[in-house]
Amino acid sequence: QLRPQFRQGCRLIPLLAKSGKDDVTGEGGEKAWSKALEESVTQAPGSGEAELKMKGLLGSPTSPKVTENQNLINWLSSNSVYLSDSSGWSVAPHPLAISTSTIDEVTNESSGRGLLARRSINPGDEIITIPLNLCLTKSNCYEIFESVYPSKITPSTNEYITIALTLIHLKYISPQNEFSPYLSILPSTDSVSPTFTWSDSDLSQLIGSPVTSATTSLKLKLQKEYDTFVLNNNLDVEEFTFDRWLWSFTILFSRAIRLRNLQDGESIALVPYVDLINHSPYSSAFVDAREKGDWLFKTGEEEVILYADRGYRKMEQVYISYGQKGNADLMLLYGFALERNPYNSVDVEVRVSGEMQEEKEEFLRMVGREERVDFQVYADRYPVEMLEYLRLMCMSEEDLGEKKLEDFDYSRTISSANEREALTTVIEAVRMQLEKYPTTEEQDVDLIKDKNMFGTLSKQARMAIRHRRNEKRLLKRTIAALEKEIKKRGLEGETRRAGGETRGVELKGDEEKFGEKRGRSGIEDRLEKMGLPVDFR
Ligand SMILES: C[S@@+](CC[C@H](N)C(=O)[O-])C[C@H]1O[C@@H](n2cnc3c(N)ncnc32)[C@H](O)[C@@H]1O
Repeated sequence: QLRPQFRQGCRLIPLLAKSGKDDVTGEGGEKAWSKALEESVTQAPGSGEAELKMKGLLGSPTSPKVTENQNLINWLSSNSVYLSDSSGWSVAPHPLAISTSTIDEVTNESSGRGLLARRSINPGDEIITIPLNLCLTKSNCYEIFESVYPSKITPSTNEYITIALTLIHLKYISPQNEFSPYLSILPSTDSVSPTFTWSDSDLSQLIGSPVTSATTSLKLKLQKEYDTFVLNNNLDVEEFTFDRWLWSFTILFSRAIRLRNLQDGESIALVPYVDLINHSPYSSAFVDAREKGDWLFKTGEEEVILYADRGYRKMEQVYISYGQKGNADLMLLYGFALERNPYNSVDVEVRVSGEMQEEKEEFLRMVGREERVDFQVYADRYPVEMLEYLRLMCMSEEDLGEKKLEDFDYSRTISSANEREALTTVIEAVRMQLEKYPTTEEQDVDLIKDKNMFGTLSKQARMAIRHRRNEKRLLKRTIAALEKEIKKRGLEGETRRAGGETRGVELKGDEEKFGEKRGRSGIEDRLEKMGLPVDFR
């Protein structure tokens, strides 16, 4: 009776069978997982925790990581977080366990600690609640920092800077503090390894990829903020070193959560335990903040809650989504990339020169657009804004007739010839992007296939090679999809122009056009929203 249910709930076994990765060993490795999962259908269920321990999923009891996990659990429990495996007075047993080591099932790279279901979880369950006073937010960090270093920052200092400085103080300068069980489980810069902490030689493996310019700009930005808040502020540089500064931003970028429903407005926060949850782009589990207590009796204190997005079977890893992020963003801020990422995109620079250049530039200025634009290109779509921009840039005198540029609606096909030119321009822009890489996709594939050699490379080099290979693959797919679209819509060799007709034309298959989705704002916009405006150019 159990078997069909098991097959349905477990996504790991079929994936393993497909990728043939049955030789993967190690704590939390795929072999351990599949073995444990196989066993879970034949054995009578025991106490969740003991069973996970027995199967080695929680790490060896003597490992320092297990001790750190236990210290964290003890600290949270002594601060009234219910983490017990058994039911309490009107409280359900806590459904999670910390795995000391999780592994990406496709690349076999470590994904650090993670959270596992130690019993089945139902969709919508409140998985865990953490009191806000155990989290590091701008407001409690400001209080801590101000009490030790008066007047070095103000209440209006950026929230990232406030928490970053306080993290350095708590971790390195005054480590005997109430947050120490939490600070001990925070990973090192090296084990997270976001690209802004890479050496120039590691970064050189990413030449051609838009990640390099994003990384360089973020590095410069962090250096500038360090100069302002540490050097010019006369903080002790022996204590507030640049390496520690990079570590604290590594921690913040990779695990701070934005809490939107706080009484004092929204804030980023480091939320102990909840921040042990790894990313899956397919998860819709979510974190929220609310006032503690029931509808009748509110305590005035706040807490952070993690809700389950779906049912989880015992021993499955529980995920959350860090947002609709492509691999470039994940590498820059979180130090990992996913082989299967529906949000993966490559920034492609589009610039057109030709007929009526000045009028077009003037028109772009009028509508608040720039002359040179980076667009995010996905494997199966590109932003409609890109097509609108290119329709304008490919306007000819013959399209215009007696009309002016502003008389046309660029969200519609202007003319067959204009559309052909616009799509061909995207193909050219994508080809130009492909030429920026010093190696070909085939050369990268050969490096990855040579497993012995590939395994000897640094984690950064392996990530870089996989990433540039994936970007090239995505760009090539875009070219193939656009060429298909030109054919399907009958645009090949088209020379018909609008001749002043502003209503646009409807082409074959226009209703199911490639590129329907709107593009999202780029990483620049996102960093700007975080109060860290960066100009990647
Ligand atoms: C919020 S923390 C999650 C807990 C973390 N694994 C740990 O050991 O503390 C985010 C970090 O976990 C790792 N991570 C999360 N999801 C991942 C994934 N799907 N693949 C690889 N690494 C992942 C990355 O190092 C990322 O910077």
